[in-house]
Parts: sequence; structure tokens; C-alpha cells
Amino acid sequence: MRSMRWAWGYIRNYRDRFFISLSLSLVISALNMVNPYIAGKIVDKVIFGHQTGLLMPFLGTMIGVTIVKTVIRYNYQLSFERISQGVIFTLREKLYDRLHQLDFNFYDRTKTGDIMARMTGDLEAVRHFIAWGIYMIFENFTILVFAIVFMFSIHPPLALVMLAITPITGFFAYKLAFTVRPTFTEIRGQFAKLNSVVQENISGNRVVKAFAKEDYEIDKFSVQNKEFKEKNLLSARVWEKYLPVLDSLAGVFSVVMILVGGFMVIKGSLTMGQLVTFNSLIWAVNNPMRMAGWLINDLQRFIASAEKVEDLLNTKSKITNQIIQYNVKNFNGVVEFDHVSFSFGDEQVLEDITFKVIPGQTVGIIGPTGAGKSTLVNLLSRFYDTAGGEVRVDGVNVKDWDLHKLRGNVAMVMQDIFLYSDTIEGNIAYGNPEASIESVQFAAKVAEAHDFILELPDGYDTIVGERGVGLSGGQKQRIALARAILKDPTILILDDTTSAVDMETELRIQNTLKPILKEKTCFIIAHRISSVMEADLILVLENGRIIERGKHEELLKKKGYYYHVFKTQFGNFDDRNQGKEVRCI
Ligand SMILES: Nc1ncnc2c1ncn2[C@@H]1O[C@H](COP(=O)(O)OP(=O)(O)OP(=O)(O)O)[C@@H](O)[C@H]1O
Repeated sequence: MRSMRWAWGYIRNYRDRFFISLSLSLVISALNMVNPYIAGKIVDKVIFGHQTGLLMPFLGTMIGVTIVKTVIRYNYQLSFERISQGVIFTLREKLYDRLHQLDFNFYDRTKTGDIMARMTGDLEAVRHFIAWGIYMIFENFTILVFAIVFMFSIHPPLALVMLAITPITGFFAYKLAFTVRPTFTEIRGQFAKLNSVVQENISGNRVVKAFAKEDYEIDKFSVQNKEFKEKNLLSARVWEKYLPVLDSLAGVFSVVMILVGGFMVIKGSLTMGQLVTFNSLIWAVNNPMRMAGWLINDLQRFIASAEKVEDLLNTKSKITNQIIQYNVKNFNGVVEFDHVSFSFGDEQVLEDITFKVIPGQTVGIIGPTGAGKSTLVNLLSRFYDTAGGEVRVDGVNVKDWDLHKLRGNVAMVMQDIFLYSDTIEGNIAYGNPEASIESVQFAAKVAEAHDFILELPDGYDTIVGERGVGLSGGQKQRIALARAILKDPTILILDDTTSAVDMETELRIQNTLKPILKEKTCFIIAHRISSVMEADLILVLENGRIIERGKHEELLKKKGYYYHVFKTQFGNFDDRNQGKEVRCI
């Protein structure tokens, strides 16, 4: 029982409470034998034995036992609920922590809907089992054992007859468990798919509307929804096939009891009171049998969900942090790529990339779409590890730097800009929450964002919607740039950061950035020549290889790829001024 062992690892923290609660549950199981016993005694002693004086003490005891049972049950049910909430709290925290440790490789291949299913439905199934399933299984099992022992102590032959039916019930309960289990796994998998469709559609609702694909998406959802319904029905069909059998077997107990027991009373080998006790104990054998199906159901759900949660918790990041500690607080910013290669699966994305850049220098990276520009800078932050060669920062392989330190010294404005549903100030100060409003405003000014922010209804306190809804593409880019500037990194990476900004604003940003970049190492990825032409080193990437390198003027002289892109973007230009004046028009 791998899942149970796994769950015990968490329940163990509440060991005392857990065992006290189980003991209380055991007491309840034992107390359940008292009233059938007294019922038999009332028949034998009070009704047939005419000892009427015993009636009130017997009834009083029955009422007392019932009250005690209620109080104890309330307490241990609450206790199991507490344990389950504690376990789920820890699991949720651990899962969230794990999600933050996992690398790009994981997020590249995992759907958000699947993660959400684990964080919600699966955790709830685990919680439900700990809060309810465990004690119900224990309680039903112990009641069954007590009832059997009690029956044998009263009349072994009748107890044996009753017990003869039990293996048949056990067989069907076992069959149900193993037939129903795969259906639960399928239901759980389908639930994750359904979640993914909903999540993708909500996130991509603008695309859906722009392409008028509402009907298509509704149909797509219906297919998954129908599949979910079918899988649930399939599970229910398995269930419905076995439940009547289990119920009927429970009914057989009563019939056998009346038949055999009645015969024994007539023959005089069993008293009427003993038959009443046996009769009162039928539920104690019956009920666990009937509940077995439900409990197996819950157990299977728990196993299917626990495996998914455990799986996620055990998922390892390919990017592992190094323990080597260098006594350095801030980086200098010397970046070297030494014969670096990288591939996504079978696709070779970067090949033999070699260059070096020192603090104060800016590297411009240009090249056709899919050339590997973003991947190159992703290797610098160690979002992925190189397949060959080394990326070094300040002479140390990035794999040997503490990840936190490495990424703490790098600020990256990614192509796909993400803003939180928070104030503009909160978004800019994300990497440096302690920053004063003056520093936030300074960063915004450098990013040419200050003026438009002031025009927003609440200025820096304006709350932007999820992913920055309410801002234009260029505005979002400038907020993201301000966020990176405020972090004051040693290495600044701008991946297509000004693509949605007009050229005039871009030029102003370049000018305000200049003094800031003096002591930093900067990478600018762009499709516009105007974004990289001032760089100290321009790398032209094609199919993962550097095909040209040098400064703007040198590259123009080569009359290669760079020259042609420049010509396309700037039209007829005067070769002697190399486009500089044209650019400023
Ligand atoms: N997460 C990923 N998984 C698999 N392949 C990927 C992944 N990210 C990028 N690629 C592939 O790697 C290649 C390089 O992608 P990359 O994003 O580095 O190009 P790029 O030069 O930055 O392109 P663009 O200018 O369009 O941003 C592409 O062929 C792309 O399909």
C-alpha cells in the first residue's frame, strides 16, 4: 500500500492525536455491542424471567451508552478533520513550493489544467480519505470483528452459519474494488483534461473572440465534457453491477438468521434473548459489508489522487542547484559563451556559440525568428542547461553558481510579458519590494513609462488586470523594463523589449538607459536594427549558429545578412553615414 505509506508520512506529525482518535473509535466499536447484549437480557430476564426491576437499569444503561457514543464520536470525527486539514495544509504548501522549484522543462511539457487538478481535486480526495475514510474503515472493521467474536461467545454454531456467508460478500467487494479502480484513474485523467480546456479557453479568450471560434471551442469543450460524463457513468455502471449483489447478500443474513436461529430456539439450543442479541448484531455484520463498497470506492479515489500528488512532489527539476559557494555578493558581469550547444529533444537549437562580453558592454542579438536568440539568453540564466560547452559568468560555469545568486544578478525582460493583477507600483517593484516610490518612479522614467502612468486613473496605484489587461503592448513592455531596471542587476537582458514601442520612444529609452548600462552587461535581442545598432558587439544568429559578428559599421561592410536586414528596414540610405541619420528622422 504505497499510497497509505506515503500518507502516513504526513499523518505521522499528528501521531498522538491520530492514535487517540483511533482508540476512541475502537471504544465506539466495543460500545456498539452493549445495546444488543442488553436487548437480549431484557428479553430473557425482564420479559421471560419477570425480573421487571432490571428494566429501568437496562434502559438507563442503553440510553447512557448511546449518549457516550455520540459524544465520543463527535470528538474523534472532529479530530480526524483537524488531522486532514493539517496534512492538506502541509501538502498544499509543499506542492506550491515544488511548483516554484520546477524548471522550464517541466512547464514546457505540463498543462496548467493538470497542475490545477492536482492542487484542487486530488488534494480534496486525499483530504476526504484522511478525514473520513480512515476511521470509517477502521470502525467498520473493528465492529465486524467485535460482532463475530461476540456471536461466537453466545452461540458458536449459529455464528459459524452467519460467517459462512461472509466470504461471498468479501469476494464481491474485492471484485468491485479491482474493477472500479481503473475507472477512477480514467475519471481523474479526464478531469485534468477538462480543466486544461477551460483554463486554456479562459486565458486565450481574446484569441477565441478575435477568430470568432466560440462555437468551435464550445464543441471542443463538449467533447471533453461528454467524455468526462461517460467515464463517470462507466464507473457508476461497474458500481451498480456489484452494489445490488452486496445488498442482497446483506439481506441473506436476516433470512438465514430467522430461519436457523428460529429453528434453534424451537429446538431449545438458543434462548429467545440470544436470538434477539444475534438479530441486533446483524447490522454489525451487515453494515461493514454494505459499507465495504463505498469505502473501497473512497480508497480507490484516494489511491488515484495520492499517486498524482506524490508524483508531482517527486518530480525533479533537471536544473539542480550547486552547493559550491563563492564568496561573492555581486557579480562583475563578465559573460562568456564557450563553444555552447543546446537542443530541444532532437532539434539542435544552438551550435558552437562562442563570444565574450565584459561589464559596460552591450551585446545585440539579431536574426530570423526561431534562430535561437531567446534560447541563448535562457542558458545564461540557466533556465536550461547547455548540452555542450560552457556558459561562464565572471569566469565560473553557470552550473556552479548558486542559482539564486545567479538569477539575483540577472534581470530579464522576457518576450512574453507577465504583469500581476496588482498596482503599477507593485508590478514595477516586484523584484525589489523594498524600493521607495522615488526609485520606482526613476525606473519608470528611464523606461519612458512615467508619463503614461501618471495619466492612468490612479497613477502608480492603478490596478492592472490579470496579465496586464488594460495596458497596450508597448505600455506593458515599458512597465516590464522598469521592473528590470529597478532590480539594478549586473546583467540586463532585454528580449524584444521595445518591439511594440515606437522608434522615437525607443530612442529616448536608449538614451536614458545609456548611463545606467555603463557598469552593466546588457543583452538586447531584437528584430529592429535600430534596437541593436549601438551595441558593442552584434551577433547575427541563423539556425542556431553565429553567422556574423561585429559592430554595426563592420557588419554593414560585410554586406551579408545584417546589411540586407538593415537595407530592408531603412530603405535607401547613405552608405557613408551608415543609416545613423536616417534612423533619427
Ligand atoms: N520550450 C521549447 N520546447 C521545444 N522547442 C522550443 C522551445 N522553445 C523554443 N523552441 C524551439 O527552439 C528554436 C529557437 O527558439 P527561440 O525562441 O530561441 O528563437 P528566437 O530566435 O528567439 O525566435 P523569435 O525571434 O521568434 O523570438 C525554435 O525552433 C523553437 O521552435
